[in-house]
Amino acid sequence: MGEQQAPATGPVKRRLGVMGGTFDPIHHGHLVAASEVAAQFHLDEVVFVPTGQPWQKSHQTVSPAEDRYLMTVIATASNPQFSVSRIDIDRGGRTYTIDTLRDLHAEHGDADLFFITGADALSQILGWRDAPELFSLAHFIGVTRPGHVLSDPGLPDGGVSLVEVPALAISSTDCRARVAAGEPVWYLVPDGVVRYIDKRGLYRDAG
Ligand SMILES: Nc1ncnc2c1ncn2[C@@H]1O[C@H](COP(=O)(O)OP(=O)(O)OP(=O)(O)O)[C@@H](O)[C@H]1O
Ligand SMILES: O=C(O)c1ccc[n+]([C@@H]2O[C@H](COP(=O)([O-])O)[C@@H](O)[C@H]2O)c1
Repeated sequence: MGEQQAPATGPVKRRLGVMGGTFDPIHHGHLVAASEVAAQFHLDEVVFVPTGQPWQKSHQTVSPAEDRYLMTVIATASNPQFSVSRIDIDRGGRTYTIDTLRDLHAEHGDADLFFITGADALSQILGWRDAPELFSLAHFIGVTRPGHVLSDPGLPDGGVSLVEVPALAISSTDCRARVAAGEPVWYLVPDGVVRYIDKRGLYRDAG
């Protein structure tokens, strides 16, 4: 009997999750969503990418990018699978996901990208800059979010997956309002983020 040839296989591609957000502040809803998607999609790493200038939030005051970046670093530091990228902050100008994905492709070679976003954001995605090209650069994963249902049926077949994450009815808006009202945010955000918010006096005047 002749020797069997092993089937030809290419190099295994890295699977990189990308979790974009304003993270003002980052909270346990974000972290649970990233962790759940990493497990279900066998991701090697999840890169959290704090927005530079979130153009769709121009009607509201957003904390300085460096504060949002540092809170994201503090929140993710203990998980070896999580990292934080400054690309959207350092690029300057308004943040568009098309630029985020192009830059990450350039930085990470031929890794497969999985953009993780909430059901609320996913239902708006056809209005994002260069929307048709977005789906050629990454697979989009919409995570369930309490109070939000996916309403837009026009998303391309095969380009989007939906993942049910353990429901945490936490939002950054609510965290900011709690701090402004003198209420605790312990256990809604990581302990180090509670301390950072206090140290920097963030959200005390938030409406
Ligand atoms: N509790 C949650 N469960 C699942 N996904 C979430 C949750 N909170 C936020 N997300 C998703 O994380 C991404 C980044 O969110 P973002 O930084 O804007 O936080 P946010 O809580 O939605 O903030 P804000 O209340 O200021 O709008 C978005 O796609 C959002 O839908
Ligand atoms: O590219 C766009 O036009 C666009 C419009 C709205 C939101 N996004 C991205 O969606 C992610 C979640 O945004 P947000 O504001 O809900 O934190 C974040 O990475 C944003 O840059 C991107």
